[in-house]
Amino acid sequence: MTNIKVEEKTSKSGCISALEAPTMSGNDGADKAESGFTQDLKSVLVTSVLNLEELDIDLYRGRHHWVPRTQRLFGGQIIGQALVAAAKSVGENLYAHSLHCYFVRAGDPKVPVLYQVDRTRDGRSFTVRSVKAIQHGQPILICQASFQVLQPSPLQHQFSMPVVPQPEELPTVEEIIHQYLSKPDLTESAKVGLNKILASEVPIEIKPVNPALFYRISPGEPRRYFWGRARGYIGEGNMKLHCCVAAYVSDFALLGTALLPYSKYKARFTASLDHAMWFHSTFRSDEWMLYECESPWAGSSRGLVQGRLWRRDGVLAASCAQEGVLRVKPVTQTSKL
Ligand SMILES: CCC(=O)SCCNC(=O)CCNC(=O)[C@H](O)C(C)(C)COP(=O)(O)OP(=O)(O)OC[C@H]1O[C@@H](n2cnc3c(N)ncnc32)[C@H](O)[C@@H]1OP(=O)(O)O
Repeated sequence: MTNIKVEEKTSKSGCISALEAPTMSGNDGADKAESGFTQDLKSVLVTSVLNLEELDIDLYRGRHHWVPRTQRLFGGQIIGQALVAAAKSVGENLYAHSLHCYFVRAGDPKVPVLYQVDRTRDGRSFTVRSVKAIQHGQPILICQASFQVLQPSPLQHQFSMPVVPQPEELPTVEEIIHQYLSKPDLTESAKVGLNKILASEVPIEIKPVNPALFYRISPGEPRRYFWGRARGYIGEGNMKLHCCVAAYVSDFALLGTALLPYSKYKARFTASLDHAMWFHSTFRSDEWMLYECESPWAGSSRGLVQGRLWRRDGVLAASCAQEGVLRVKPVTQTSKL
């Protein structure tokens, strides 16, 4: 148990739980203000993507913001919106602790997504909701989310956060791309690809810990890290919303981790098949969090990936697991990036 931290101090109630903590992170609340964000620059994730339109009881409509180059809807958007829909039907005192989803069809960016909530069970401690995301009359995602009343626990341990450079020491993806674009031997197609990434409106700020691994320029162990946070201001207070934003972020750059050992292949078709997530602690999704991604297995044209989302003060905020289809083809040319 070399990497496990067991918390020994107790709270007033004699037990401890990160869920009891009154503040979201207690670390860098001033961070966004320092970097020029004000409440006027609210995150588009809050004002638009996760701001579902209520059509009827337990029926919502979600719109798209950023659509990946694959022209299928971003899985994180569908999971985040499904969790918003589920959370709307539970009491104020209930907090998401886990969700389990299957992506059963590709999402169509040309039409909105409907979210139909089934109130599966309301218990004394745990409450379960099933959500169907629907387009063209057919499910594209099925999701079960479970919520819990905050409860103290004498048991509390977590792994230790990996030691990596702090976000202030690292360039943003935009800065990294500008560096690549200034390289004289860059191919035209690479230039076009990089400019497309720059032009896309991803509502998350990203600082990769190792850009060469993040962009799969060099092969490596199937493990990588990046700092991420919602672009714009969300603010302290609404933990349900922070979980929905984290659900959005959690599908970003996760599956690609399984491709890291394979420099002789490039992706022909990749898509997440399922996604599970567990929320452990309070956090602010508009503050830097470290996403630790690793892939313990690949085979049968599939890859398993696991993610851990860390608060920068070392508290484990959430964990994820995902399986995806990985169809690849041999690389014919060396990349000039
Ligand atoms: C960041 C990661 C993300 O956000 S990904 C976005 C979220 N996830 C998704 O959108 C996945 C949604 N789910 C799906 O689209 C389906 O369940 C998928 C994953 C495609 C699996 O379904 P499958 O049974 O293969 O679908 P299908 O028969 O409709 O075929 C889809 C395309 O794949 C091809 N395919 C199928 N089997 C093979 C095979 N063995 N070898 C090679 N290709 C295969 C099909 O021909 C079809 O291709 P095409 O679309 O007609 O070009």
